[in-house]
Amino acid sequence: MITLKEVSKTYRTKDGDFSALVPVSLEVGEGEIFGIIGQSGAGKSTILRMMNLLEKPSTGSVIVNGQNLSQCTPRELRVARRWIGMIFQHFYLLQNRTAADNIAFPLEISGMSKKDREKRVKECLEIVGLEDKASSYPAQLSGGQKQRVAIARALATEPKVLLCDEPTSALDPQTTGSILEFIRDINKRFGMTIVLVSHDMEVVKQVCGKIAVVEKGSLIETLDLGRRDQQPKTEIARLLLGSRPEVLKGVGAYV
Ligand SMILES: Nc1ncnc2c1ncn2[C@@H]1O[C@H](COP(=O)(O)OP(=O)(O)OP(=O)(O)O)[C@@H](O)[C@H]1O
Repeated sequence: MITLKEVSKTYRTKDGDFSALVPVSLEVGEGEIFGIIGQSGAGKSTILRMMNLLEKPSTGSVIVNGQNLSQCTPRELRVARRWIGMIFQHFYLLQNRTAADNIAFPLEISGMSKKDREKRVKECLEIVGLEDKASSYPAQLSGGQKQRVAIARALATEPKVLLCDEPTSALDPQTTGSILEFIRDINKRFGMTIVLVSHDMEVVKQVCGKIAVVEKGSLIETLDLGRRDQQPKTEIARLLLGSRPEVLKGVGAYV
């Protein structure tokens, strides 16, 4: 579903060029929940943001659902992004719009009629269990509710892929659990491909079937957490593989 071929990123800064990512290649299969884990500054968000070209790669190509995004015109890219939803650590809701109007926003941009928008907003509010908060403004919602609105907004255009950048880092442990539950549920119900960036092993352990470990701008390894016959290179991967059976017992998150 998502292929990164030798993508790299060099940022231009006032102190000169900074290589945030050396060439990285990876493959995320359809219906997977794929985790990108590593320490702060490793380059996780840079990889994720290249998957919808929010960050333009310095080299290499990004192919999503068979389309080479790196070669798209701005108009083609706008269309392609409709089926790539994204959520963030700090939600990025529009403060002067209600929950319902936040969810309607991408549909307005895509030119959907008011009647169809209202129908889709209702469906999305139902998916995240917030029908009773349709008229609330972000300031009237808890952190978990704000993230649920952000998830509903990301789902509004019926994307095939959901990119999640540290989606639970601003939330307490209990709310984190419920948001991860939503992410698993969306993956199962809609077969949606999900890529989740986190520095938190607990988060990755709970939902991801495959992971990529990133360190200092390099992709060190990719692992299938369901397979026993792998030789992890990093401490993170060793810990994740070692703790997998009891933690994921009964969860069945990986489809
Ligand atoms: N716009 C930018 N200009 C210059 N350097 C940047 C820019 N964006 C990111 N970087 C640098 O690139 C490196 C990778 O950043 P990135 O945000 O991808 O890391 P990360 O692993 O997601 O970290 P964190 O978990 O702290 O968000 C960091 O050293 C960061 O300072």
